[in-house]
Amino acid sequence: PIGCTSVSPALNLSSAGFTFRVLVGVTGSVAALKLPLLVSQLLEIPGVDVRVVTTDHASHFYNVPEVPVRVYTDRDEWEMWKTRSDPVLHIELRRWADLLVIAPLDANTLGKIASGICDNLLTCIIRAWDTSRPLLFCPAMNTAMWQHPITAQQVATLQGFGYVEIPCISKKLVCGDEGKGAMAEVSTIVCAVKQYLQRPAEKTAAQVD
Ligand SMILES: CC(C)(CO)[C@@H](O)C(=O)NCCC(=O)N/C=C\S
Repeated sequence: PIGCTSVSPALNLSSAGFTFRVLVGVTGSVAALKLPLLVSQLLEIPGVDVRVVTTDHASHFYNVPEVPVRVYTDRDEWEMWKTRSDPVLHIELRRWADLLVIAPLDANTLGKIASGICDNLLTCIIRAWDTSRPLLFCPAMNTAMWQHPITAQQVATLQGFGYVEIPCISKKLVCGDEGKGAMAEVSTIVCAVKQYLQRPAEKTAAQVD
């Protein structure tokens, strides 16, 4: 995303009386350790409200108490839905969010999204996503995984849906490999989100708080 400077004038939504609802999806790359930092920096944007949806695998990489907003899990879906009249969490969250940023997007969930697999809360939200709303994804995986030919195919598939890639970068990875696969810097991700801040589309009321 070009034009991302720390001084880029993000529309001050709070003065306009709007809140811009950012849903952060987090999956099982070790880069999920950056979740508290990413959420904290997003909360610094005036008028932005943040919620997190985590996969079970992602939860190995960060401590929920360090995340200053609600973190929804697969368990929440089944706690909330007991009988046919209960709200459906993945549908409530797709209604709630003005923008979804998946950071990090691991190889597994990349493959699920490209294939339409929806076997957890996050992939069900994505499977039901209103493609008129921005969906940004930040791939993060071992270099060998990144270099496998299926990765480029699946990234292209997501771009074909209109989703926006925030490309991975080269780093010395935690496993010792050196090369592409590291998640984009948090500042880059926050800058990219700022590009999409605008008056939220008229929405039906969501039932999540
Ligand atoms: C974790 C962090 C942010 C530290 O700088 C960086 O290494 C990264 O984004 N790694 C994600 C790639 C990955 O999932 N590697 C898994 C096996 S090597």
